[in-house]
Amino acid sequence: MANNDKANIFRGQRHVSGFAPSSNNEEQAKSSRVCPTFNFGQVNETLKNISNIHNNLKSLADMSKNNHNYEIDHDDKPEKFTPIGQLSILNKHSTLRDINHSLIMEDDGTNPQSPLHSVKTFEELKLEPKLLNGIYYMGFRRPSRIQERALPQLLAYPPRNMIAQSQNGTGKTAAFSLATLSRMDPNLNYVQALILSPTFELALQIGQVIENMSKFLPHIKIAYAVRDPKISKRNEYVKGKELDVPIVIGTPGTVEDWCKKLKIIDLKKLRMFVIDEADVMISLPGFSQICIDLVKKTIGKDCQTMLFSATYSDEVMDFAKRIIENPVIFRLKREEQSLSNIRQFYIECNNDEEKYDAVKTIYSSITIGQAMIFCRFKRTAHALALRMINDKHCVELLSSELTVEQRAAIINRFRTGKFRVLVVTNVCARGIDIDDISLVLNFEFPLVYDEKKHSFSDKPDYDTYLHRIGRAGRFGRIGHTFNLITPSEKHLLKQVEDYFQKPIVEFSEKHIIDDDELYNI
Ligand SMILES: Nc1ncnc2c1ncn2[C@@H]1O[C@H](COP(=O)(O)OP(=O)(O)OP(=O)(O)O)[C@@H](O)[C@H]1O
Repeated sequence: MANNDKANIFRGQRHVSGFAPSSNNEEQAKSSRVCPTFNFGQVNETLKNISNIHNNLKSLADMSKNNHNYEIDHDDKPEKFTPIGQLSILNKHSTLRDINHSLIMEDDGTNPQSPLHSVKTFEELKLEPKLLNGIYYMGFRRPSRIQERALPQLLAYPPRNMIAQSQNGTGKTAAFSLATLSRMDPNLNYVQALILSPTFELALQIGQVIENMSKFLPHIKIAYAVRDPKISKRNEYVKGKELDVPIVIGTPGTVEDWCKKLKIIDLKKLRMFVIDEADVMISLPGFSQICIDLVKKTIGKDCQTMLFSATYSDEVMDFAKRIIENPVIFRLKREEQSLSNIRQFYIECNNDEEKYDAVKTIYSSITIGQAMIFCRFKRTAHALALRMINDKHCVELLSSELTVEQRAAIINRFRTGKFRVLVVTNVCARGIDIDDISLVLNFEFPLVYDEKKHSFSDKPDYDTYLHRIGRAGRFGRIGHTFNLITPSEKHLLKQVEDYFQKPIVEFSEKHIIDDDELYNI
């Protein structure tokens, strides 16, 4: 694209209501600019030097090295942003039409091809009335396709094991939560269901869903097996004495400790065993052996095992089929995996400075909704967040070196709308469910990590791409993805397009409208 064209891309001139650079937003930015780990106000000067930032990250990483939670962000040497370039490709006062309307539902499930389409109602799924009330309390009206298909199988007798795949944000968590709750016996005072998740953020989020769903089921209690002293304390366990809560949700390492060392869960008594994000759980070193051991110990006629994810490679699926006894399998074709309610764009940027200009402009354009910006490296995420904060944008950073408690607090503030933009590494690529996320920005494209070479390869990481973009466009809403790519990375886009058979188009003038047109919509 010629430079002049780039300069013309964002051409709306007047502000619409809620436009980001207002004084209101500045105030908001100031009030939430305090990060729990880094006091940006105090150390502002020092942190201008990126290598100092890196040192800071290192010490934080040391502090939290006992945190066994799933993390797939990789770091290497510190790297500076290039000096501010001549070219500012993007004009600040832009109005991105779709983004401003992105809380609108794109897919309401009426199209029979939609993953949200179902021919049944929740009543027809024969759920317990109190559970049905919980679902209506959550605002669900009809099941999605995965719920409609999976629930009758999961609730049947004898119980069937399941390996299920469904697109991001189409109700998998709700499906296995409903199945789990349906099978909990109020007369038993030990752990009946175990749910494994790759990160503690996801574990807490699943717990939230189950708590809401079981609002009218007072016997339902949840214990969280995660490495957070505050959360663990709430569980009040005594070594060797079985926990008397029906549901445990946790990350693999802590769950293993609870079973083997503390002996507070008797795996033989389990009725439900769920592995969420099952593909990473059974393929990632560190997790896989724990998950396989747990499957082997729990599998039997009384324990129903369920594996859920939006992505499964062929190898992982084959392996899953071998370890799960006689499962019902729901699998998507590759071209079905990527959702059409998520619009995918790219903006070509020659360097990080141009990428930063693009980020700023897009940030200024979000009048409704929230955004996640993904980086491959912790150092990039940190430098980007810091720079945006210094430029008075209302942004926070989440990456794996933060403590469990800090990460939970950041997600909580984001969920409650305290700030608009979250800069993250892959640690947040999966599962996080926040309705208002309308935009995902790939500041750095996801690439496959080469474990042997200890560096990223030149191959797109398709699954991570899909999970990242799936943070927007939840349950049929319109979502947007912007890929900021350098000319040498363009081939990656082509590969992703071919793989999922969905276009990724260059962002251009036709995607912008002027304010006058906006008022006429
Ligand atoms: N039947 C339904 N009706 C309305 N909303 C629903 C229904 N089922 C789920 N949802 C909502 O849709 C959103 C996405 O659901 P959920 O988190 O279960 O998706 P998921 O498939 O597990 O996503 P991911 O693959 O990203 O983990 C949630 O906010 C959830 O509350």
